This record gives sequence, structure tokens and C-alpha cells, in this order.
Amino acid sequence: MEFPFDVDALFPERITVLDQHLRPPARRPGTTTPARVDLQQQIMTIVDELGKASAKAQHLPAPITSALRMQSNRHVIYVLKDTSARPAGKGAIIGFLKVGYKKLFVLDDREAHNEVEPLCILDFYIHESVQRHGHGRELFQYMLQKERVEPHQLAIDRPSPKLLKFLNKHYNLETTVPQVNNFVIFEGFFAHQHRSPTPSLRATRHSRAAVVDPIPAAPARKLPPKRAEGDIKPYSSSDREFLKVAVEPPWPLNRAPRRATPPAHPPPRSSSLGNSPDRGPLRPFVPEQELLRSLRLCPPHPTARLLLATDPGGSPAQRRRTRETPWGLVAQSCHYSRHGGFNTSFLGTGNQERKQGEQEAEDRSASEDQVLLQDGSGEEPTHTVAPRAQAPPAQSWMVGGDILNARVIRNLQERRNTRPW
Ligand SMILES: CC(=O)SCCNC(=O)CCNC(=O)[C@H](O)C(C)(C)COP(=O)(O)OP(=O)(O)OC[C@H]1O[C@@H](n2cnc3c(N)ncnc32)[C@H](O)[C@@H]1OP(=O)(O)O
Repeated sequence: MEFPFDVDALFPERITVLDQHLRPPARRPGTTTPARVDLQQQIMTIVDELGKASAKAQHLPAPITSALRMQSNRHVIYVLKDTSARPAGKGAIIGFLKVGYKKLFVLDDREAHNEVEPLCILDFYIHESVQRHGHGRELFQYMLQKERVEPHQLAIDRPSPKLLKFLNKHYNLETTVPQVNNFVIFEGFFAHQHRSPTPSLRATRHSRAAVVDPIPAAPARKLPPKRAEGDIKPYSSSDREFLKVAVEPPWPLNRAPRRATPPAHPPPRSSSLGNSPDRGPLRPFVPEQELLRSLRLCPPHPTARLLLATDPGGSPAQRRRTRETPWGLVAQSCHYSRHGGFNTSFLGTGNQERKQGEQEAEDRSASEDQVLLQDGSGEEPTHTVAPRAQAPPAQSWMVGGDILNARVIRNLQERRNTRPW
């Protein structure tokens, strides 16, 4: 993996260990030293690119390793560089291994829960062009020595099939102890703990684990030092956890919101606590405003009439409301026509009048449909059937349509429980 800057000079050793500070290692004597901030920027670029390549190799939707995530976690990265070839005189990176201590609840072979804090393998990648050349083993072996752990003491964060084969081949790790989280541990993970009699930091940790279950205790964390409690993430949280929810809700809930401007405050994200990536609020089945807009623009659909015909009285709530508010009924009966004026004869009447009004609206709508069909504009309509004496002029079809549409909307709202009262 090549970069536009001198990787060979940046990392003097074959394997470089980087912690959350991403500090550039001391350079060889005699090498020109660019500004420290530039060197750190180069390291961040390398970490980001390695994280992307690893995610791609593992078919992950997003990288689990990045400079930003490194800076916000107490993980350690082992970076392996290529010392043989020096493409364009700048060196190359072969791969990396990321590890970190994590508090976990793990099950032992008796299915008892154990609180442990083992060293975890979090991410591991060797460039495709040089896989199966022994580089992975070289890096892994170096890490084991540096961290002073045995392979069976490790917990592996959702290992890939390649990594499982790798561990089996090089470290004879085969039989796993079944877990309910994403971490894999192997036989021997707990057995080792009985051999820890000295009152060291390790022994102290073991005794804490033994409170939960007296028999096993996990490999203890030696480095880095203990964090403040508030800094500790929830038990058994995997670094890959946040990737799980990067799926869309099913149709039609996945309809993208039509937003003219981005929200002022996007929802906060967290790094690896298993919460969702950015996802807009779930949309209702059909956006209310969209429905209203489209209904206002159209004459009533035959289905709407059918709906009305099958539901003449509306819901009990609506019937009650209609009785209590005769003006609403009057308004419906008079169709709020700009042309027809206000017909007080409907005041205080009941369902019968309302039905009559609806019938009139339907008749009018039908006749006006004909008018519209004929002249196509509806501006100055010419009636082909004789209008009734009380019928309003043709332009009121839209108003009649609104009333019918309003009833359709009301029915929809009642069925969906979204009626605002
Ligand atoms: C917690 C995690 O990080 S899970 C993610 C692990 N990373 C990946 O899966 C990314 C893609 N894979 C890789 O980057 C590498 O293959 C690694 C890191 C798994 C191993 O690094 P390598 O340099 O290839 O390993 P190395 O050469 O030391 O050992 C080779 C052994 O690894 C295993 N292995 C490596 N590549 C493969 C492969 N494509 N298919 C099957 N086994 C493989 C085999 O056991 C292989 O031995 P073999 O060739 O005799 O069959």
C-alpha cells in the first residue's frame, strides 16, 4: 500500500506501534524532520486508508478503524511496513493489527457468566497482494510478545473465516467456547487463570472476575492503566456493533424525506455503542401534506365516492361532533360555495338534510364533470344538462370536490387515528 509521502522515513522500524495519540515515532538520525503536525497528518492518512482497505476486504459497510476512532479509544495499532521494496523511494505499508482491552461478559463451558477484561483482536488486515506470505503471522507474533499474552487468552471481535483459519493454523486454536455476544474465545481462555498466584495487577483483576464466578477468570489487562469508570463502554460492546444497523427500514418506511434544507441539528452519533447511524425519522405510510395537496388538486375519485357511500354516517365520534356543531353541517350542506350564497334553510337540520346535500354535491359533480370534459377548462363552463334551480355555477365543482375530499381525509384520519381532535 503506497502513499504520496515517505512511509519509510515516517516509520523507521519494520513494525510501528501507535496508540491513541498517533504520535510519529522518533526519526532516524540525519533524516530531515518535517513539522510534527504534518507527520501526524500522514499517520492519520495511513490509519484511515488501512481502515478502509480492511473494511473492504471484510465486506463491511464502513471502516471500523480510522484515525478518529483511534483517538477516541484506547486501542493500539501495530503497523507493518515493507522493507524490501521501496516503490518510488517512499516505502509501502503491508498491513496492520488493532488490539485493545475490553470489559466483557463471557460464558465459560458451564455457561456461567464471567466478567473479564481480556485483550481483544479488533481489526486485522494484510494487503491482498501479499496475503499468505507469512506477514500476518509476523505481525501477530510481534503483538503477542509486546503485550505478553498467549493466543488462547485473547478474545476475537467477530473473526472472519480467514482469521479463524489463520488462528487454527498458526496457534492451534480451534475449539471455541460458545458466547452470546460477538466475541470468540477459545478453549483454554479460562484454564490459564488458575496459574496466577502472585499478588500482581493481574492477580487483582482475577480476583475481581472471580466474584462473579469463582472458577474461571480471564486474562488480565496489563496495559494501558485502568480508565475512569465513566470512560468504560458497556459490557461486551463490539467495535463492529455500530455497523449492524446500517440497513434501511423496509418499504414504504424507507421513503426519503423531501427536505428542502438539512436539519439544523443532526442527530448525534457515537462511536461504538451500538446505536444507529444517521437515519431520518420513520415516515408515515403516506405523507399527510402530500395527500392533502394531491386531493385538493383533483376532483373526487370514484373510490372516494364509494367510501362515502359505504360510510354515510361517519364514525360515532364524527357523528357526535356533527350533532354538536350544526354550523359544520351547514357548511357542508351549503358547500361553502362562492356562488351559491348561504342557505339558512339548512340550519339545525339533521342527517337527512346532510344526505340530501351530499346527493346534490354528487349530482353537481357529475354534471360538472361533463362540463369540464366538454370545454376542458372549467373557466366559463357551458352546461350540457339543464342546471337545477338551486345549483351553484359550474366553478363550484372544486368546492364540492373539497368537501368530498375533506370527508375522505377525515375517514382516513379516523382510521389511522391521526385526527387532530
Ligand atoms: C477480528 C478481525 O480482525 S476479523 C478480520 C480479519 N481480516 C480479514 O479477514 C481481512 C482479509 N484477510 C487478511 O488480511 C489476511 O488474510 C489475514 C490478516 C487474515 C492473515 O494474514 P496473512 O498474511 O494472509 O497470514 P499468514 O500468511 O501469516 O498465514 C496464512 C494463513 O492464514 C490463513 N489464510 C490467509 N488467507 C487465507 C485465505 N484467503 N483463505 C483461507 N485461509 C487464509 C490460512 O490459514 C493461511 O495458511 P495457508 O496458506 O497454509 O492456508
